[in-house]
Amino acid sequence: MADVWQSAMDHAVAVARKAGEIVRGALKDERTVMTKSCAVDLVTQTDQKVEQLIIQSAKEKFPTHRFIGEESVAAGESCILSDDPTWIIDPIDGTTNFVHAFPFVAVSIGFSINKQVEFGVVYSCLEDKMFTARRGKGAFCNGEALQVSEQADIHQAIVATEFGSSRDPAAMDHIFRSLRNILCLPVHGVRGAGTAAINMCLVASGCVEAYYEIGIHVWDVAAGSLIVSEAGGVLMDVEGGDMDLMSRRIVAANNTTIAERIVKEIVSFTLQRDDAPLQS
Ligand SMILES: O=P(O)(O)O[C@H]1[C@H](O)[C@@H](O)[C@H](O)[C@H](O)[C@@H]1O
Ligand SMILES: [Mg+2]
Ligand SMILES: [Mg+2]
Repeated sequence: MADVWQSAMDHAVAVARKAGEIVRGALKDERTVMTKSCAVDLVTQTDQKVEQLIIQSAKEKFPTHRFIGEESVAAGESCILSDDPTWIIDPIDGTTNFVHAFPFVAVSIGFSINKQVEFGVVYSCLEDKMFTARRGKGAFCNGEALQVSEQADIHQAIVATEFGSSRDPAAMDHIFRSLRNILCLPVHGVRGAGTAAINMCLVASGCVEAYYEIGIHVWDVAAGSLIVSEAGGVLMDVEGGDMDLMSRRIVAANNTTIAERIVKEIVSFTLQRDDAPLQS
């Protein structure tokens, strides 16, 4: 039977590469920075331009598909994951990095069917690394197969996380308590690239054992989640159990032992889901 989703994946890879060129080009110019939910939730015209490019080009080829894009949602579009083929787009994952020319910036495109990610594309534009995964067919970086780390001892692990773009004092308190718990296990180190998508590709590549965060959105992790699982890793909710793409919480790890050990140390909290009804 013909592989019906391969042409969508090929298109995602091609448009992510084109988007990456735009991002690299924009780094040479002055960047106009705007804010969204708060003073440290940044957006630029390049985020918006890249999202438009990805959505317009995919709509032309696949007019029946649906789209969830970070900047479209910020502009008021709904964020409902249905069973229909859906492109889940973060045009620039790591906008704060992009604004400061901190060299980890990704274009992230996930594609779901029946609410399951079918393929994921993360293009780390400044490193020129194209991470791809297709359900059941493995994960790759620039065509080379990826494999998570074999480490099962948390004390020998590097764990990635981020502080997010909210500065709500109660949430910060939970975040710092989790961070302290994990650092003092002790682990070898805690790192953060400044982008959920690249952190997940680091798990898939075997460079870090795990990544966790509360506060991410579906567009940050849709593509990366498949890249991690196809590289042999596991996904979990921060309280254990199945990861829910719309819940704004994730643990991605090389194996269940490491994931469950991290879960024990996370001081969890709940945020409004991505698919919560829009407030009027
Ligand atoms: O807004 P962009 O697309 O740059 O993405 C987010 C990152 O991916 C998070 O891990 C990170 O913690 C931040 O919340 C950041 O906003
Ligand atoms: Mg993002
Ligand atoms: Mg973004």
